[in-house]
Amino acid sequence: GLYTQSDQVVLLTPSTVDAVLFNSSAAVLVEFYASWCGHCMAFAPVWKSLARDTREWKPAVDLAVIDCADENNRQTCIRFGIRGYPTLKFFHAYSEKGSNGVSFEVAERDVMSLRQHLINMMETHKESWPPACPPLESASEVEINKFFETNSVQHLALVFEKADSYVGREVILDMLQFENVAVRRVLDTEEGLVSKFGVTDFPSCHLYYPDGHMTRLSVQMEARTFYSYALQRLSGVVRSGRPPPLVSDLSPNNTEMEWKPFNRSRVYMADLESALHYSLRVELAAHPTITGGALTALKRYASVLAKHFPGRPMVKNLLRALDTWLQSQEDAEITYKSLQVVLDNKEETPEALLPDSVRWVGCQGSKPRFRRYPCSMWTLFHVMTVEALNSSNSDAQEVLQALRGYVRNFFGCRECAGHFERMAQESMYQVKKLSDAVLWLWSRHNRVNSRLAGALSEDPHFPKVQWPPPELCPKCHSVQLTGEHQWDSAAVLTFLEEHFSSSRIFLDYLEPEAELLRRQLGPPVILEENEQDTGDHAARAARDIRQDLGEEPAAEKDQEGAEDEQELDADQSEGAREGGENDAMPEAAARRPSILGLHRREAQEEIVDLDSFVNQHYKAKVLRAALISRRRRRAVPGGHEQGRAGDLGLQPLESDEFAWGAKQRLQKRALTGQYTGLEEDEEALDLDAGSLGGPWVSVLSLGFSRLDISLCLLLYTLSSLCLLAMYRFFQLRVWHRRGKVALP
Ligand SMILES: Cc1cc2nc3c(=O)[nH]c(=O)nc-3n(C[C@H](O)[C@H](O)[C@H](O)COP(=O)(O)OP(=O)(O)OC[C@H]3O[C@@H](n4cnc5c(N)ncnc54)[C@H](O)[C@@H]3O)c2cc1C
Repeated sequence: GLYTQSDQVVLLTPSTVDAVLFNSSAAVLVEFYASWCGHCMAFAPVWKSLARDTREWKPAVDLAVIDCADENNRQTCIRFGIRGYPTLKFFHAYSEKGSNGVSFEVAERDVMSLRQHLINMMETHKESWPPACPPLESASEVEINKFFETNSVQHLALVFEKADSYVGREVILDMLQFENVAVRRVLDTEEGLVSKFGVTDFPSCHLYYPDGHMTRLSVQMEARTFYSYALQRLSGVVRSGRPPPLVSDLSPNNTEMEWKPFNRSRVYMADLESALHYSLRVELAAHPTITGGALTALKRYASVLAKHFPGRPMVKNLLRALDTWLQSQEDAEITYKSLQVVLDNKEETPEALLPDSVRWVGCQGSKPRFRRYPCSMWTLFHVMTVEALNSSNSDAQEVLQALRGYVRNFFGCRECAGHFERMAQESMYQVKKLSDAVLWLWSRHNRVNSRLAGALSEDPHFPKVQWPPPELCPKCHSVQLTGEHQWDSAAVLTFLEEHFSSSRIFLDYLEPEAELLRRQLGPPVILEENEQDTGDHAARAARDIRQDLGEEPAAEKDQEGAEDEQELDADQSEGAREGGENDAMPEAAARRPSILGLHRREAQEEIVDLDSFVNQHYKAKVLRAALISRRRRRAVPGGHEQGRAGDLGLQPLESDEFAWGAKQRLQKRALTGQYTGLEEDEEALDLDAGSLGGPWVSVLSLGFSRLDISLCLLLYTLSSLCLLAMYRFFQLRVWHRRGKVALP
C-alpha cells in the first residue's frame, strides 16, 4: 500500500474495520484508495501531512486508510459502496454497525481545507456530545465566570476570534492530550468579555485566572501553532497520564551519573565523541564479521566521518587512520577484531585516539533510559551535513547515503532503522544540493519527532517538538495569509548552519587528551627480565612524547633508555639485595621484575608529570603554529591558507591543532562576550604565547619536579638558618671583644 504504521494513520483490514469504525469513542475519517491509482499516489503525501498535523486530536478523531486494490480488502470496499479512488468518508463517534459513513467532500484537497472540514464534520454530531471530544462551540461570559467553580484545571486559555476563524477550535483540539489546561473560544460578539478586558485583536489568546483577571499569552505570531506551543509549555501542563516532570529528576542521586549542567541551545563535542565511541565500539562490535553491502556502507560512513567530523586533532587522526585502513581492505569480508585494532590504535599511529567511554552532556536524559545515544547520533548526523556544506570536497548524496547506510546496516534500533529507510526511499534520492541535504535531514527528523511526541520514549523534561521552536529561532517561523503556520526554509537553513557549525560546538566536559593518552598507553606493564627485549608499547609511546618535546634526541633515545633501565635495574638489584635480608618480603617482590615504560614513569611520578608534558606539548605546538600562521598572513596579503600550511611545511595534524586551539580560545571569548575579531585573536595568541612560552613557566613546569622543589626549599631553609647562626656567632664575638676592651 501507500501507507505504513509510521504515517500515523490506522491501516484498516477486513478484520479490524468494524472495531475501528463502529461504536468507537473517536470519530474516524477514512481514505479508501487503490495503490495503483495515480491520484491516490499524489494525494498520499497530503493525507500523511494531515495525519501529522492532527496527531494531537486522536482521542476525538482518527485518520484511517484501506487499500482497495488489495484482494483481501475488496469485499470491505464493496460493502462501503466504494466505486472511485480516493474516496473519503467520515464516521461520527459511536457510529452504528452497518453505517456507511458520511461523504467527506472538499473543494480543495489541501491540508488546511481538509482540517477545517474535519472540524465542521465533528460539529455535526447529532447525538449527545462524545466525551472524548472537548466542547468546540464558543463560550459565553457566564460560562467563563463560573468555569473554575466546576473545573479543577490550573489554566484556562481563551482564544478571542471571529466566527469564521478555526484557530480556537484547532487549539482546543491540539491541547486535547494535555492536562491542567482547558481552552475555550470566545467570539468577538461576546461583548461583555471583550469590553471588560479591552480585547481588540482577533485572534488573540489570553490566560484567565480564578480571581477574574486576564493576561495575554505572549507569542511571536497570533496563530494556532504558536498558541498551542506556548500553552503546552505552561507550568503544570503535562501530557495526559504522565506525572509532571520532577525537578529532582534532573539531579539524580549519586548512584546514577552526575548531572552536568548544560545549555540546551548548544551542541557539545562530548556528545559527538560519545556517539562515535558507541557506534564504532559498541554497535559495530555486534557484527563479528562485516561483509558485502554492510562493508560498503561502513567504508562510506568511515570516509564521511574522516572528511567531516569536526573534532579534536587526535580523534580526527584516528578517524583518518580508520578510513585509510578500511579503504585498503580488498577482501570481501573483515572481522570486527581487525577493525578494533585500528580503533584502539594498537598500531600506535602517532597522536590518534578515540575516547573509550561515553559522556553525555547535551544528550543527557532525566533517566538513564532517555535520550543519550540516539540523541547523539541525530546530533552527529546534523553536524556532518552542515560540515559537508562548508567543505569543498563533498556532495549531498555522498553524505546522506553514508548516514543512511550506517543506520540501515548497523543502527541497533531496528524499528528506527526501518522507519528511516522508508523515509530515505521516499525522497532521499531527490536531494541534489548540500543545502538540501541539511534541510532534508532536518525535516525528516521533525517527522520522527512528530511521530514520537507523547511516546513512552519521550523524556518529559525534553518533549518532542517541531524543531527549532519559536524561542530558539523566531525567524524560522512565519504565518501565511490564511493564518497557516509555515517554515521559512531559508531562515531554517541559516539557523541550522549556525547551530551545528563546528565553531559553535561547546568543548565542556571533554576528557583531557592527556588523560585519554595516558589510558591509551595502557595499564602498567610489568615484564620479567627475559621479556625486556620485546619492548613495551607504553614505554615507547612515552618516550616518543619526550622526543616530540625535544627532551630526548631521537638517535640517542633508545640507548639512553637502555642505560636508564640498566641504572634502575642496578639500583633495584641493590635494593633487592638489601631487602633480601627482609624475610617478610614476598618472593615476587624479592625477584624485582624490571619495570619498563609508563610504569617506571609512574613510579618516578616525582620526576615526569605526563599531564603537564602533554598539555605543554600541545599548547606549545598550537601556539607555535598559530603564531607562524599569523606572521605569514601578515606577510602575504590574503594568504590565509598559505599561512596555515603548505609552504610552512606544517603537517595536517599541526594545522588541525592550530584550528582546534584557536577554536577553543575563540569559543572561550565568545562565551565571555569578548570576541571582536581577528586582530584580537592574534593579540590573544601573542599573550598566550608570551605567558605560556616564557622560559620560567616551562622551567617550572617541566625542568623541576615536586621533589626538586621540596629539596630546594629545604636547602633554602637550611642555608637561611646557617646564615642566621653565623650572624649570631659573629655578633656574640663582637660583644665579647667589646666587653674585654671595656674591662680595665
Ligand atoms: C536515524 C534515527 C531514527 C530514529 N527513529 C526512531 C523511531 O522510529 N522510533 C523511536 O522510538 N525512536 C527513534 N529514534 C530515536 C529518537 O528519534 C530520539 O533520538 C530519541 O527518542 C531521543 O530523543 P531526544 O529527546 O534526545 O531528541 P532527538 O530527537 O534525539 O534530538 C536530539 C537533538 O537534536 C535537536 N533536534 C531535534 N529535532 C531536530 C530537527 N528536526 N533537526 C535538527 N535538530 C533537531 C535537538 O536539539 C534535540 O535535543 C531514531 C533515532 C535516529 C538517530
